[in-house]
Amino acid sequence: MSSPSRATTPVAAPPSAERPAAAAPARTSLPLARIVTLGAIALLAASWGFLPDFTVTVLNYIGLYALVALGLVMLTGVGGMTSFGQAAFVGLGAYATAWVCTSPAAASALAFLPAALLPWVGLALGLALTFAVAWGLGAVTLRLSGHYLPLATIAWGLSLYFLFGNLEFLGGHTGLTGIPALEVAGVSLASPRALGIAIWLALLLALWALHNLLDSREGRAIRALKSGRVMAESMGVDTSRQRVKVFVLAALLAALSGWLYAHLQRFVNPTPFNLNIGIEYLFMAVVGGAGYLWGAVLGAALITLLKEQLQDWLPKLFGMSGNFEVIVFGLLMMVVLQRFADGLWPTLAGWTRRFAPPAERPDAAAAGRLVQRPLPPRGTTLIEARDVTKRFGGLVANNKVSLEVKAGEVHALIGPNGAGKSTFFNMISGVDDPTEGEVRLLGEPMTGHASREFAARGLGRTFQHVRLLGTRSVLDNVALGAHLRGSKGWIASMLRLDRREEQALLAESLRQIERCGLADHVDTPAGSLPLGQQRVVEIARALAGQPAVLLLDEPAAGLRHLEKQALAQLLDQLRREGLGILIVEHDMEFVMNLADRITVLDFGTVIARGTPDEVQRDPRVLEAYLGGDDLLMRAAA
Ligand SMILES: Nc1ncnc2c1ncn2[C@@H]1O[C@H](COP(=O)(O)OP(=O)(O)OP(=O)(O)O)[C@@H](O)[C@H]1O
Repeated sequence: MSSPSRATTPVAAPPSAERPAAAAPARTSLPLARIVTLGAIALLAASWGFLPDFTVTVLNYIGLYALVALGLVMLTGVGGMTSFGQAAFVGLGAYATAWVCTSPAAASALAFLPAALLPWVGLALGLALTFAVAWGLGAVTLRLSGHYLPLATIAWGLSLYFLFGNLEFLGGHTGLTGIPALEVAGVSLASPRALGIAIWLALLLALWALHNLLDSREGRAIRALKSGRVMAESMGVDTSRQRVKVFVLAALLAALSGWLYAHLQRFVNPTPFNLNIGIEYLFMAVVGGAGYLWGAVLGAALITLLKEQLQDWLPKLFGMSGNFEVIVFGLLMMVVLQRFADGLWPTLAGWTRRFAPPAERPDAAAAGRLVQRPLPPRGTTLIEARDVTKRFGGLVANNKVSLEVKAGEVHALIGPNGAGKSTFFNMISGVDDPTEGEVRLLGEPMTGHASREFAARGLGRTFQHVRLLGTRSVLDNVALGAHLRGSKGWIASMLRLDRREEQALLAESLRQIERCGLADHVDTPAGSLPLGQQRVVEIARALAGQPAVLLLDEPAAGLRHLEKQALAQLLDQLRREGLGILIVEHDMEFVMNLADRITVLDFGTVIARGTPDEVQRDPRVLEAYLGGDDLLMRAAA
């Protein structure tokens, strides 16, 4: 059988580190969206002193609500976790400062401080309390999946609300009064107009920091949470930690809003922190656009104004008083959610995209250097599975499977449907633990380790069922694969101190995209590519992590003939560079032309191993394939 992949000139580019990134097109103008945003902020700032008092009050509440909804956008829209309990965190922030500023016990303990500093102590206490409570709650409840998590958020929302109402030192259901005004550098923020400046500054600062966070390696990791743990962990993301961090972030934004609210109202009671309000916050995020930071502002504005108008007009319309606005509001929400599943922001912002300049390419000149992992010498054993057994109840999916993958070889794992190939992939990549047996990666025992630890030791993988962030660009998806090659964390990302590293990550991702033949699709949303190309994006994503060993689960499925040839050439080039590749594939012609060694599974047991020629002549293999699938026979013919 001829071997086109070895005979032809590789189409793949030279090793990534040697190639510069594509030239960056010159940035010609500010995107229209940014001009509109800056214009709106400038208009708000210029008119703030002249707006009627009522408008200022409404804008203040919009700002306060938007801060909470912003946390929900991060939590729900971006991170994929639903919370109905945010109002309780607003209450924590509000009650903490109210207690510090009004309780005699706090006054005597803090007597050494000037009174003007008490609200700031209240802020510190509120944030610290919220941090501790949210971390504790998050660590317990974020393990829950499906509808359990929203139910748990309802439970804690209710319990914190009743706690506020039942603690005597917090004034019970009457609450606490006499909260002083904020003072900044001797300037009193007693008037709503003055405090409104602080509210909107806090909101704009939060928008800026979160925008930066989402535009970074940590942002990609947060977005990956939504597509499930398996993919994100395989890219090296610690999903449990990341989920708790997003949850704490959302809670801190809510507490900040509560602190500002307490000093705006000057009194607090439990009512604004009940479950109904928690649901309203979620509405704001969802109606505005839960996946978009500005959606939080839009949602908060729409719902505040709508409720305001409905409260005014409906009693006049019906000629009697009553809470009609709640009924109409509910109906309107149903219509909006039905018509605009992603919220209103994408529709509103859509028209600015038409005028957007071409996306910027990573600037290789401004990029820092990424950690380079030297490949192990050719012939080194990379993966070693010894007598790996996996049982699902009474079913033995893998039965004492042993297999080695060496540096510089392509090893294929084949077998009829249901033979146990994907189960074995999961065992050797940390997705699942073997019932018995041992897995070693580069000599290190890995049984019981998480997927991200496999990734950290040099294992890259693709999935049988493609797992990409469909609405994100190919570049964004591939850059997720380079997650472990960067180190900048949340704070650095929020403050934009990660730019050199980010440019390097993107430049590296771009090189892998070009090398995999996807240069024309860098900015294309990954989900809009044909399935075969999506599989190639997964390969580019795995390569961006600079792996020593690649696990490819049916990479040729869905590819056309020429695309398969290009893929074979790429894998051949990777083999010659010294990577070890383990491939599961049903296309026997592809496998027989490419693989150095083949292991055949049937009913979870290894029935043959050897070179393609040896395997094709093995009577047990022929029998296994004749039982259901005659691809091998056709390939052998
Ligand atoms: N989580 C699970 N729980 C119970 N049984 C499972 C589970 N995962 C796999 N199995 C069973 O284990 C056996 C092996 O499945 P596996 O998906 O590993 O086969 P495969 O060789 O990858 O098949 P295919 O080529 O169709 O993808 C099948 O009988 C399958 O139903």
